[in-house]
Amino acid sequence: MFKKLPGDEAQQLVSTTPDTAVVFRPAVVRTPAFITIVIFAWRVLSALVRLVWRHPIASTATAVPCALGWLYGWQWGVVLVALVLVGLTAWRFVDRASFLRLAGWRLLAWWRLVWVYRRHWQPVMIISGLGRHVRGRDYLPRLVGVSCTSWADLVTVRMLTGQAVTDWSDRIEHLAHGFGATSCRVTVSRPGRLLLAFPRRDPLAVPLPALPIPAAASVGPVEIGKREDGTPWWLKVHGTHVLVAGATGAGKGSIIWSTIRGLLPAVRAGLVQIWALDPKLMELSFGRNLFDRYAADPAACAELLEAAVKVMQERAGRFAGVQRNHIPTVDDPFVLVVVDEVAFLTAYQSDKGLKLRISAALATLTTQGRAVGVGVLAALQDPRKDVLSIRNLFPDKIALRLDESEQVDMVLGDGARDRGALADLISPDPELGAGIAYARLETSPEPMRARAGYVSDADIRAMVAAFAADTVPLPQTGEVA
Ligand SMILES: Nc1ncnc2c1ncn2[C@@H]1O[C@H](COP(=O)(O)OP(=O)(O)OP(=O)(O)O)[C@@H](O)[C@H]1O
Repeated sequence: MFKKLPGDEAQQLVSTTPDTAVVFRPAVVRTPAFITIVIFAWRVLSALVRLVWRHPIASTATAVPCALGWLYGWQWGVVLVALVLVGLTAWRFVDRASFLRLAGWRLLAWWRLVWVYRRHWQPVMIISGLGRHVRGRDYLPRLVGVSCTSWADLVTVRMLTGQAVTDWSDRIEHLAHGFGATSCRVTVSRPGRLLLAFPRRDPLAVPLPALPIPAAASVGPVEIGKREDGTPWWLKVHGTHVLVAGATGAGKGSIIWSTIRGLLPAVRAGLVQIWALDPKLMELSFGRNLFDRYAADPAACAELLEAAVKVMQERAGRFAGVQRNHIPTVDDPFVLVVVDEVAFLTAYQSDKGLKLRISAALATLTTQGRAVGVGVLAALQDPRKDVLSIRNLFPDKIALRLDESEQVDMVLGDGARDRGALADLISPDPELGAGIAYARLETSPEPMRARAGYVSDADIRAMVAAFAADTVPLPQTGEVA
C-alpha cells in the first residue's frame, strides 16, 4: 500500500548542523594512527621531491649552507652565503650580460614567482572568475612557471579543462591589476597552455632616433624601429600591403619615413620605385625628390593609381604561366605606392567620379598587386569602414595611438584588443607615445608592440641631399632579400 514507509527518507539524511530540527550523527570510521602518519609522511616526502625537482638551484642554495652550519657550526654557513653573494655581485659588475643570462633573470623569475604570482594566484584567479570555488574546494588554473626578460615576466599557465583563450583575454585588466602590472598580453603557447606577458617596465618609453640607412640594397623587410623585446622591428613591404592607422600626431609619418629610409639604397639601385600620394600636401612633399612619381591633387592621385594598376596588369600578363612571384630587377622594380592620408582620396573626396576611380584602383592594387611587385603602404586617421571600405584587403596592419578602444579591432582585426593591443591607451604625449604601435601581421595573429624610429625634418633633408649627391653608400648587387 505504501511505496515509501515513514523513516525511509530520514535514513538517507545526514545533517550535523546544530540549528536543524532533526540532527543525525554521520557514521565515523576511526582510522588507525599509523595510517594517518604514513599518509602525512608520504605527502611531505612528495612535496620535498617536487620542490627539489622544480627548483634545484634554490634548493641547493638553501640546503648546502644549512648542512655546512649543522656539521661545522653556523658561522661556516654564513661565510658560504656571504661568499656566494660577493661572487654574484662581482660577476654582475664584471660581465652584466652573462650574469643576467645565466643567473640574474632566473633569480628574478624565482623571486617574482614566489613573491608575486604564487602569493596572489588564488585570490586573483577566484575574483577574476578564472578559477572556481566549488563545495569548499578551489579549482585553479595551474601556474606552470615564470621566466623573466629584460622588460617583462612571462608566466606559463595551464588552463582549466574546458576553458577557452577568450576566457583569459576577456580578463586581461583583472590579471594586470591583480599582479601589479600595467598590462597583460595573452598568447597561446600550445593547446591548453597560455603564455601571459606582464611588462615590468616600458622599454619603448624613450624615443628612438632614425635608424642608419642600410648599406645594402634590399626590398625588405626594412628595419624601421625596435620591438618591445629589444629586437629590431622589421617591416615587410614587398609581397604584402600595409595599412597604418593612428590619430593625429600618433606618428604615422615616422613609419612611412622609416620605411622610405630603409628602401633608399634599393631605390638608388633601381630595384625599388616609390610612388607617393600626398593629398594633405604636407608629409611627403618634403622628400619629393626621392620619389619616382609624386601626386598631390586628387585628379593626379587618381591618374597615378591607375598608372600603378596598368603596371600591375602588364606584369600580370607577362608573368602568367611563367612565374608566380615577383623578383625585383631593374627592369621590373618593386613599386611601393605610399598614400599619406588615404581618407582624403576616398571618404572626404567630393568629386564622386574621382572617388570611384581612386577606390577602384586601390581595391585592384590591394587584391592583385603583391604577386607582381606592386605594394601599397597607406596611412589614415579614422579607421571606420565607411572611411576606408577596403581596409580588410591589407594583409598587414599597424595601429598607432587611436582615439577609441573599438577602433583597435577595426584596424587590427577581431580580438586584437583582447589579446593586449591597447592602442587606445598609448600616451598622447609625443615623447612617450608617438611612433609606438601594435602590428598584426598576416603570418601571426598575435599583436606585436614596437616603436618606429623618428625621422626628423633634418633627417629627411639629409636623405634628399645624400640621394641627390649620390653620397649614400652604394649598394652591393645580389643582396636583394
Ligand atoms: N617615432 C617617433 N618617436 C618620437 N616622437 C615622434 C615619433 N613620430 C612622431 N613623433 C613626434 O610626434 C609628432 C607628430 O608626428 P607625425 O606628424 O608623424 O604624426 P602623424 O600621425 O603623421 O600626424 P598627422 O596625422 O597629424 O599628420 C612629431 O612632430 C614628433 O614630435
